[in-house]
Amino acid sequence: MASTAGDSWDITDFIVKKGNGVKGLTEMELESLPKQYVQPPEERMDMNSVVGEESIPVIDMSKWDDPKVADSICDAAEKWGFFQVINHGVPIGVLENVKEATHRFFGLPAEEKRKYTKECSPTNNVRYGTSFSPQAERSLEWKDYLSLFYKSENEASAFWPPECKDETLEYMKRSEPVIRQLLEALMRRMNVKEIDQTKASLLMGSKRINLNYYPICPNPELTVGVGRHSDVSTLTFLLQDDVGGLYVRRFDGDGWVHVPPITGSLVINVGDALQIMSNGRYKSVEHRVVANESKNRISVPIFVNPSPSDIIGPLPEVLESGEKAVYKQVLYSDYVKHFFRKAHDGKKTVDFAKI
Ligand SMILES: COc1cc(/C=C/C(=O)SCCNC(=O)CCNC(=O)[C@H](O)C(C)(C)COP(=O)(O)OP(=O)(O)OC[C@H]2O[C@@H](n3cnc4c(N)ncnc43)[C@H](O)[C@@H]2OP(=O)(O)O)ccc1O
Ligand SMILES: O=C(O)CCC(=O)C(=O)O
Ligand SMILES: [Fe+2]
Repeated sequence: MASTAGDSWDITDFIVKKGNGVKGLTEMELESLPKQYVQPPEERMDMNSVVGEESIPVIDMSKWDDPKVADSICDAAEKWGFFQVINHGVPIGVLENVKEATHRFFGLPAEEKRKYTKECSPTNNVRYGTSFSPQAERSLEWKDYLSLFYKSENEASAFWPPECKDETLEYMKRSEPVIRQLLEALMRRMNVKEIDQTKASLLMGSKRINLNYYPICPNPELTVGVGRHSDVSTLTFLLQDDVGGLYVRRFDGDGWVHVPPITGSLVINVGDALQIMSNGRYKSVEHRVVANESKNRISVPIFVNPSPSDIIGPLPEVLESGEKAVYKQVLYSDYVKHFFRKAHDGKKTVDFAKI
């Protein structure tokens, strides 16, 4: 049964405005889920829709000179929109430090984390919050987050929280060669021979790193960690811990597959920007996160994006054979604002760019 304890005091004020987050709520030792978190039945994960026998590809990057490796990356991006990479070159120690730093940040007292809420943060590029878009959502998501938009080393040094600044910056730096390798392979199949300055901006002109914290949930079956959505990035590089709970829509649209945690791996997914630039050949696939009854979970996505001021649309190289464009040209920051101003709604964001 969902709790009605929230009727006597303003839970939303406590979680969102006062910056206590879901973590602050769980510290009050709730026995059941506050009604604000109860999702309509159609948005809860139906475990009967999970396809147990299948999973997204796991690709070993250690034999990069073998063209089959790049092929399997492009195949996975076309079919699943999701894959895991192992032996990618980012040292395990760097990944472990980011996970530790994430726990350190969320372990801070609420008054310290509150300094980074939308209302208090000294910059728009550092944002601590809860759920995805609490003003727009009918039911809240069981998740707190810290979102860091990378401008420069200096800006990050001045404004990013000291509890996680060095670790997240190092992770971003060490992941750059992998980002480039994957984008070069994906572009070759799209007839793009070289990533020049214009293409570099379109494909990886801005980066955002989120630290996600999903506290233990008293009734995970009634709520969501993250609701069904696709990312608005070019590519997302996700580091998850060993708890599990990320589910991806199966390639034929029928059912969901779990993304099993693999120590040292990174989960890569195509975002809407790459789906649009590839004119729909690479798939930005719906995914969601299920809350957990017995363990706190963390995940750390790096969103690799176009620059906010870029106009994105199908790449000329993709259309040169006469293929008809299915997406129009849109200003990337308009696309992102459209995404942030509504609740998660599956694959609907991409309609914004459809012809
Ligand atoms: C948080 O939980 C998430 C996040 C995600 C994210 C998936 C991605 O793919 S993120 C990659 C997004 N791309 C970029 O950030 C690069 C481009 N950035 C921009 O164009 C701009 O920085 C901007 C994001 C559009 C912000 O522009 P600005 O002019 O500064 O406008 P604002 O008024 O500040 O913001 C507009 C609107 O968005 C809300 N918002 C801004 N940043 C965040 C954030 N980090 N998290 C949540 N919401 C944010 C902001 O509140 C404004 O809404 P209002 O209603 O308040 O007007 C996937 C899944 C998740 O669960
Ligand atoms: O926590 C996860 O596994 C995925 C989170 C996610 O999809 C996102 O932040 O966009
Ligand atoms: Fe996502």
